[in-house]
Amino acid sequence: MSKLFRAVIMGPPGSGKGTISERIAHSFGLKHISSGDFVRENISANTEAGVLAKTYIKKGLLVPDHVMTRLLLPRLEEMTKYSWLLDGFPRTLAQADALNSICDLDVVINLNIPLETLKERLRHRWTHPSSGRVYNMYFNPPRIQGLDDITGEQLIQQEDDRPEALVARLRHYKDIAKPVIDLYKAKSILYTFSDTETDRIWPNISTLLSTKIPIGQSDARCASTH
Ligand SMILES: Nc1ccn([C@@H]2O[C@H](COP(=O)(O)OP(=O)(O)OP(=O)(O)O)[C@@H](O)[C@H]2O)c(=O)n1
Ligand SMILES: Nc1nc2c(ncn2[C@@H]2O[C@H](COP(=O)(O)OP(=O)(O)O)[C@@H](O)[C@H]2O)c(=O)[nH]1
Repeated sequence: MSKLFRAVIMGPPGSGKGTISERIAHSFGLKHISSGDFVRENISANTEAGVLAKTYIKKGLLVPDHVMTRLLLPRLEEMTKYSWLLDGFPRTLAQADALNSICDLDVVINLNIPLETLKERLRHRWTHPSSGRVYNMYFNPPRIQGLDDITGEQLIQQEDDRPEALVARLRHYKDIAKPVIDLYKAKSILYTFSDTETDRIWPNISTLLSTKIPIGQSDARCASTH
């Protein structure tokens, strides 16, 4: 069995985490765990943590650290046999510390995208609310305008994707992400990619992961119980 690989992808809203995660999952066979999707699944399933999370998301707030970690850590502990890529978690230093207590990360991908590019992308981002699938009217449009490719259901534009909301979201992201980025830099596992186009960033990420994802060694580094 090959050695297990643990990665995190970070970046502000609209930086391409979801888009790049899908490419990584597809090319390297990692399980993609999107914390946003996972939260939404818990909300739909009415789990205890999901019900709690919903009260914050409805107000446009971040879900508190203890709720996020209560949701995510058991999910990761179920995944000890798989290599995975975590998208949207950790967002805060407390979440990073909690993650650190159950596993060692191999790579943290940090997307650094100019503000103007983020604004432009999110202005054209359309989301399928129940699955979290995203489209962009130019970059990856749906097959039928306004409808999700898989279910045929209506796509929506999220309130907080509007340019007015984005500046505040971005400022908030920078404040809470800075100590997380510093932590991973200090551990020498942070790889930052800066560009305006996902298609230009992708070959560099792909090259990095080709050198980092080893084969031929068995090593489950995430604790299975805690
Ligand atoms: N570590 C996390 C991940 C998610 N959320 C909550 O779950 C929602 C959905 O998460 P996500 O899909 O990651 O949404 P966005 O904030 O829209 O992220 P992005 O624009 O970067 O895709 C967030 O708005 C936030 O309220 C959170 O509080 N903490
Ligand atoms: N124009 C353009 N849009 C992109 C590019 N990469 C991603 N997108 C779109 O930008 C939006 C944000 O990407 P997403 O993967 O959702 O970012 P996340 O918020 O970090 O998960 C989506 O609508 C994507 O389809 C790109 O290189 N160019």
